[in-house]
Amino acid sequence: MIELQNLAVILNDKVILRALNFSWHKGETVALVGANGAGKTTLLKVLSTLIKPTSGKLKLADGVTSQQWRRLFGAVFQESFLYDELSAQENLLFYQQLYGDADRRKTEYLLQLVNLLNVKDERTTAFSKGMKQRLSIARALIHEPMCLLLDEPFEGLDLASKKTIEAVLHERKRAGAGWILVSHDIDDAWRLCDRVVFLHDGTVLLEQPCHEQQFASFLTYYKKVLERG
Ligand SMILES: Nc1ncnc2c1ncn2[C@@H]1O[C@H](COP(=O)(O)OP(=O)(O)OP(=O)(O)O)[C@@H](O)[C@H]1O
Repeated sequence: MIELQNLAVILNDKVILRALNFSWHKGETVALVGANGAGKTTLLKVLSTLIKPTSGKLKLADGVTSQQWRRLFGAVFQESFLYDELSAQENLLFYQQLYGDADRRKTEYLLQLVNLLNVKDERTTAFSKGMKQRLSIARALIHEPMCLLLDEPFEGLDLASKKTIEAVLHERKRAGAGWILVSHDIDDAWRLCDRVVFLHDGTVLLEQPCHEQQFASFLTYYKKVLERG
């Protein structure tokens, strides 16, 4: 569905991504792992067309145009992109209208899905980090994307919020959608994804299916590379 070939990203004279090859196919669940500064967020931003590659190719398959691709993914980055002066539901309605939709039943369904229906009319100013993150997930789902781009969606969340988000992901997978998940937690990566892509120094060091039998050996290798720096 989307493929990056021999990609490089240079920002402010710094090489962030280099000789990078990556692909995502419909329904796939992929984990991006690697040390701080490896280039995971930058890669997500390239996939979401927020950053233009300096060189290399971004290819879309099945006749999908870049404009169509922008409607096919939903992104959850570190910034929440929520409006504090609006209520939870108003936030969702705002984003829904950008997609030419105004169906309140859909926003209520999503609020229920992320366990926020009981606070739908409250302003998000007073929301906890977990509540904001759950609302960000609902925001990203408003146009029923087939691919979720998730930048450490569980960071700093308690177990209940994490479980809620995981349940949403499983629901999306049942509906045929997939995701690309940036995570520092190899347990999460393995549990939630079909394939893991290990980024190091701006390029793909290793890529493999998340088979249960290979978890321990991958973890040992991962830790060794991170310790070496
Ligand atoms: N606009 C920019 N100009 C210069 N350097 C940048 C810019 N944006 C990111 N970087 C650098 O690029 C490198 C990769 O950043 P990126 O955020 O993609 O890494 P990451 O793997 O997501 O890291 P983390 O796990 O810490 O979130 C970092 O060294 C970062 O400081």
